[in-house]
Parts: sequence; structure tokens; C-alpha cells
Amino acid sequence: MNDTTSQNAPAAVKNAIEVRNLNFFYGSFQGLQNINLDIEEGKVTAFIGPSGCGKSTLLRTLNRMYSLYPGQRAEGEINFYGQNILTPDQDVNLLRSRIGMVFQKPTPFPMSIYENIAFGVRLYEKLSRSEMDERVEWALNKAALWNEAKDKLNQSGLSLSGGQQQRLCIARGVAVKPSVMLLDEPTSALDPISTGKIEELINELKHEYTIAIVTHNMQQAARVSDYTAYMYLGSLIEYGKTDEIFIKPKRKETEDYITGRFG
Ligand SMILES: Nc1ncnc2c1ncn2[C@@H]1O[C@H](COP(=O)(O)OP(=O)(O)OP(=O)(O)O)[C@@H](O)[C@H]1O
Repeated sequence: MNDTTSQNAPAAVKNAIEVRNLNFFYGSFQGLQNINLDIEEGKVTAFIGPSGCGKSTLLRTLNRMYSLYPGQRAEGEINFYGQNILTPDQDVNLLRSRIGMVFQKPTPFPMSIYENIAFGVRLYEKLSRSEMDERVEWALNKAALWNEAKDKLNQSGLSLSGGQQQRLCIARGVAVKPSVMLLDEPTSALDPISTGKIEELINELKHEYTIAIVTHNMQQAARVSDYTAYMYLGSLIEYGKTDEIFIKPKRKETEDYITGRFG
């Protein structure tokens, strides 16, 4: 008798991050209300919603970026491969090497292109010069910047165009080999051609990384993401496969937002 059960069974879903009952506070103001969300490994998850709904706040809790600011606190659980990162004993520097972040405005360090990448790697690994050269080339290749940057590795990162600077920031992020990349409106300061390049890059990177992206641009969410979370006033209104959210949302609020009837 053939056992076809295992052949037909869908591949098990593995989550990189599981958010459970997450509440977030800026002092006395509650920015996030009881968020529950799974971020699947190797997929792109987009956070969408009107301005001020908490997209960036949620992203910034995922690698505890908020801990840099006094008065900001999170309650609940964020399990990163099963480990709750909100516990006080979490090493936040180590966490940020595993869960990297790219911001809205390109933020290269005021140093050479090479050093922009090597600097972060040195914090976590001791590599020989040739190993570091290889890592820099590898990271720039991953960020589709090698061809444009290879002849000017010693020039300042600030001498690159905005779109190139953003790819340098992505290269800097991937250079430390994180498992998750958080992208906070990574293309909002870029022209359409640079935006297209970053979107292509996201499609490439998702084969090796789990990605969460905040975007104002719904077409972008539809183009790049596998899952979409629609947020409003600090709450997660609807979360599901991107196709379903955009074609057949379950909640009227989501439909109103997607179809532009909101606001
Ligand atoms: N540092 C802060 N101190 C106090 N309140 C804050 C702070 N940062 C954000 N907030 C508030 O938290 C809420 C969520 O803000 P957040 O930046 O996460 O929204 P967003 O959805 O990313 O918005 P946008 O699309 O405009 O970037 C807003 O009401 C905002 O005013």
C-alpha cells in the first residue's frame, strides 16, 4: 500500500517570529493594542495602514529598537525562533545582529563604502583582511551594488546616490548575516528606478532572509509581499496572504482602505 499522506501534506509552515498579546507604550500613550501575528520564515510580510496606525512602532519592537529610548516599553511576547526577546536578559546587540533594520532615509556612516560594511561585521566576527574583502564583496553583491561600487570602495558612502546609499544600507544589514531584515519604508525617499531596484532586491533576498516591510505604498505591498497586515489606530485589523487581503479582504475596514475609500 502506498503511503501518499506525507507526499500530499502541505509543507509545514515555520515562523521566524511569533508576536503574542503585544502592547506598546510611549509613556502613557498606548501605541499598539494586543497584537498577535506570525511572521513566516523566508517570506515577505508587509505592514500597511494610514499614517500613525503603528506600523513603524510594531517594526521597531521586533528588534527592540525602541529600548534605546527611555519611557518606551513593550508588554507581551515576541518569540524569535521560540525565544521571547522582550525579557530583560535579552542581549539587544546580539538580537540586532540577527534581526537587522533598514530605515526610511538612507543612513550610511560617514566613512568609506568598504568601512560601512566592515564596521558592523567587526563587532561580531574576527575576520582576516582577505575574509573581510570577501564579505564586503558578498554583501555588496547581495544588495546588487557591487558593479556600481567595486571601483570606489574607498570613497565615502555619502558620495553615492540616494538609491545606492539605500542599497549600501541593505548591504550593511546583510553583511552580518541576520536571519530577519526589517525594512521601514525603504523606498519612500527614492525615485521610481531606485525603488524598482530595491523591490527586485527584496524578491531576491527573501530566498535567504525573512523580511518585514513597512510601506505606505499599497502597490508596493501587493508587488513584494507574501503576507499583509492591515493596521489601524494601533490594532491589527486583518492579517493574511497578500492576495487575499488585496482581492478578498474579510473586514470592511480593510476593503475601504485598500480601495481608497478611507480618509
Ligand atoms: N516617540 C514617540 N513618542 C510618542 N508617541 C509616538 C512616538 N512615536 C510614535 N508615536 C505615536 O504612536 C503612534 C504610531 O506611530 P507610528 O510611527 O508607529 O505610526 P506609522 O503607522 O508608522 O505612521 P507613518 O505611516 O506616518 O510613519 C502615533 O499615534 C504616533 O503619534
